[in-house]
Order: sequence, then C-alpha cells, then structure tokens
Amino acid sequence: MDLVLILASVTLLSLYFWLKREDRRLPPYPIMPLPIVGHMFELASDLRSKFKQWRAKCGDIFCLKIGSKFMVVLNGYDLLKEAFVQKADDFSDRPLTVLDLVTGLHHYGIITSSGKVWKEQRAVGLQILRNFGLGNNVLADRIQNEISYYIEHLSENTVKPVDIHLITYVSASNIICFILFGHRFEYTDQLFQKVVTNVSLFVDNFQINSAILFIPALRHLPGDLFRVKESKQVVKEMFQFFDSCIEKCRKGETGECFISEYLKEQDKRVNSGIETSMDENHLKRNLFDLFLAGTDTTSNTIYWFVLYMLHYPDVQKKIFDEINEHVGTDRIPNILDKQNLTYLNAAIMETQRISSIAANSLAHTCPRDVILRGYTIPKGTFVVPSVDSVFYDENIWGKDVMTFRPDRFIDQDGELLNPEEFIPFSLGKRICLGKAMANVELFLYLANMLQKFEFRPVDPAQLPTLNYVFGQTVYPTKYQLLIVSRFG
Ligand code: HEM
Repeated sequence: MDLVLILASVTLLSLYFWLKREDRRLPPYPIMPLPIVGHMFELASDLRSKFKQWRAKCGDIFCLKIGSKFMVVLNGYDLLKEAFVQKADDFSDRPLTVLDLVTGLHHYGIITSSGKVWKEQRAVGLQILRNFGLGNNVLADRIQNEISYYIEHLSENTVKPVDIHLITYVSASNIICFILFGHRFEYTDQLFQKVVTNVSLFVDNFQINSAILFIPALRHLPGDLFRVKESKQVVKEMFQFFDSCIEKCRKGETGECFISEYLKEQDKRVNSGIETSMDENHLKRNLFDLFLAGTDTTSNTIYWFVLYMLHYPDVQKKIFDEINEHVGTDRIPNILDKQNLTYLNAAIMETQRISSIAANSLAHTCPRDVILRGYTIPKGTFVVPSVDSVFYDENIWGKDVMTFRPDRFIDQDGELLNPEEFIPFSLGKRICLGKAMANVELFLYLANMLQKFEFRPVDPAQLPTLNYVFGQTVYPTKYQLLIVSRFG
C-alpha cells in the first residue's frame, strides 16, 4: 500500500513539475531548477563530471535554466554533427559571452560576432593569417624561430625542478604576437609578461564571470564576488597594450602585421564604397580574440603533453627513437618531417583527445526557434557542444578510453588515422580559425623539445597528478619536472 502511495505521489509531483515548465517542448532538465537562479549553483562545480552524469540520466540532449535563460547541452558525435554541420545555418550564431561583457564590445571581432558581420570578420582574419604564411612553410619558419628562443630558455633550466607553464604560455603567445604586432617580445619584457599573465587570469575567471551573463542583476552586488571587475581591469590593460600597438603601426614603426593589413583592407573597402563592418572596434576585438585563442590553447596542450611524458616514459622513448631514426640529432626537426613522425603525431592527437582542453567548446546559439530531435531550441538559447562526450565515448575509442594510448591513432599498416570523431577544434562553420596554425605549432614545439630533452619527474615515486582544473579551457594542475639535456 505504502509503495502505491509513494508511486502515486512521485507521478503527481512529476506531472506537476512537467506542467509547470515554461515550454514542454524543451529538452529535459536533469534536475529541477531552483526558483530565480535555476541551475546556476550546479554550474559552479566541475562541469565535466556533472555533464557526464546528466547525459547518463537524460540522454544526448538536456536543458538547464539559469536565471531566465536556457542552456541546451548537446552530446555525442552524431548529434554534434547534426546540429553544427547538417543544420549549420541554425546553430552557428553566438550568444552574448563573457568576452563581450568584459570588453564592452558586444558581438564584435571573430569569436562572438554572428551572421554577415562574422562572415566578413572571419574571412578577413583568415585571409590575413594566410598572407602571413598560414598553411605554408613561411609560418612554420617563423614558429621555428620562436622555438629556438624557447629551447634556449629550457636549456638554461636543466637539472633543477622547474615549472614550464609560464614560459610555454609566453612563447606560444609570442607566435601570435609576431603576426598581430609585427615583432616578438623578449621573455624578460615586463609589460609583455604582464599582458600574458592577464590572459591567464582572464581565462581563469571566465566561468565565474558567466554568472553575470545569465543573471545580470548580480552585477549590483557589492564587492567583486563574480570577479567581473577584476576581468574588466585585466582587459582594460590588454586594450591599452593593443592601442599602443595600433598607434605604433599607424606611425609606421612596425613591420607588416595583422594591424597594418587590416587597416589597409578597411581603407580599400571604405574607399571603393563597399559596404563593410570593418572598423577599429572590430580590429581591437580581433586582436583580443586572436591573442587569447592563440595563447592559451596551444600552450595548455604542450603542458598536458609533457605531463603525459612524465607518466609514460616508454611513449617518450618511442617518440625520441622515431625522431632519431627519421631526423637524427644533427639538425633540428622541421615541418617536412611531420609526415614521417607518425608516432609523435599520434601522441599529440592522443593528448588532445584525453585532455579535451576545450571540453565544452564555445557556446553557439540559434538565430530563430529550431527543432532538434523533436525538441524546440528557442532563439537565443546557449547551445553547448560537449566535446568531452565525444572524446570519452567508449563506442568510438574502445573500453580503454581513459588510458593514454597513442597507438589508437595508428592503423595496422603503421599509417596515421584521422577519425572524423577527432574534434579538438570543434566542427562545422565555426571550427577553430587557428586549427592549421595550432597543428604546426604543436608538432614543431614537441618535435624540437623531445629531440633535445628528456623530461623526467622530480620524484619518480610520486608522479605529478593528472588531475585537471576545469575552466573555459581544461588545464593540468601546475607541476614541476626535470629537464635533462640529451646532449650533455
Ligand atoms: C590546440 C590549440 C587550439 C584548440 C584546441 C582550439 C580550439 C578551438 C575551439 C574548440 C573553438 C570553438 C569552435 C566553435 O565555436 O565551435 C575555437 C575557435 C576559435 N579559435 Fe581555436 N583552438 C586552438 C588554437 C587556436 C589558435 C592558435 C588560434 C589563432 C590563430 C585560434 C583562433 C580561434 C578563433 C578566432 C576561433 C573562433 C572561430 C569563430 O568563431 O568563427 N585557435 N578554437
């Protein structure tokens, strides 16, 4: 009798909450939202495990409510492909993001613009990057040049325990700086170090800043609980730096760079009466977007890779043996070696898969109400692609999905595999603009690093943890290591 009563109560309660929902055609909630804040507190914790748990409960598509806004999370390769490739026109806009909030430039630049403006900004940005050698060996040579400074720095830091996080961040940033501003910066340059540290701080704050996007009233709370003031200050300093770079470029004090090419193209379009969105605010946001995207992601992947080398010395040895066989140690590896270093390529791919640094990619939105798998996704919803759900899918990668095993990317004939489910740069029209550049960077950095050095744990009996810190990008807990030169 008791059981019947419980079941009846549960059914009635479920019915009550179901009827109470604003729109019964929305995807399911994993748990009932609280009044006013909705699921906001749920999002303050580790989203990686939360999303996994909720997918198991609700299936490939579920909905969260934060304040008065909806967030729909999409899981599994098939659904991501359906939304972002097959229905790309319905899922390729951007909602207002933290980048808009803290820069005050809403929907400017490449990352957060939409529609016609985004098409133009992305096409111009890509064209300028191509002019600087993206997709050919010119850019590879520039990257190689920066790596020589990086290697020199590492050589000066052998024997004692070191953390390579900051120097890797600074070095990766220098590559995008060369393109954006026409020159690299010395590692000791205080202003540059400050700007780069600001990028890191901004990325750290990204998730907590998001609360203000969903519940704007929170910004009126005293203090800086959601660290928005801190992020705004950080971004203000970055924009002062960009202003000074634009000023120098206008005075002709820099070489050819993204700024000079953008200004030239803008003048060309304006002077020939072509309707254009190009202006100085878009330029500043492009600098911000590219600086941010080009710094954090690549350096973070290198940092993960080296951590895995400490955990898997056999993999490290196999990579060195491959380099030794195909390149030797008398010359530095170059981009032409990429095709011969299959195992290194596979280890890079496996690092990208298992670390899944862009776990939830960047949020997309729909320009109108859209039906997906029978559910309505209202216009303006935050649509989150769960890259994690693809990278940790046992049906794609096998039962050992949580094991670091580069060989999963090599076929029986020793050829490198490139499964379509390998999506570290996301997929569809918004796929990472810097994908080609990042691939060259990762290969050249790691080939050079592993040729010159062996990376060892400080204490072999106590390896640094593989635990992650979950933010806008997922990075490892900071760690120290020993860098041992292979050439004495
Ligand atoms: C390992 C390195 C990198 C990873 C894993 C990565 C990953 C991503 C991801 C997941 C997105 C979101 C795509 C989407 O919205 O669906 C993205 C967008 C973007 N990335 Fe990257 N990225 C990397 C390196 C770079 C570099 C080096 C640059 C700069 C040259 C760059 C520039 C951009 C830009 C501008 C966008 C926005 C594209 C748009 O909205 O149209 N990324 N990236």
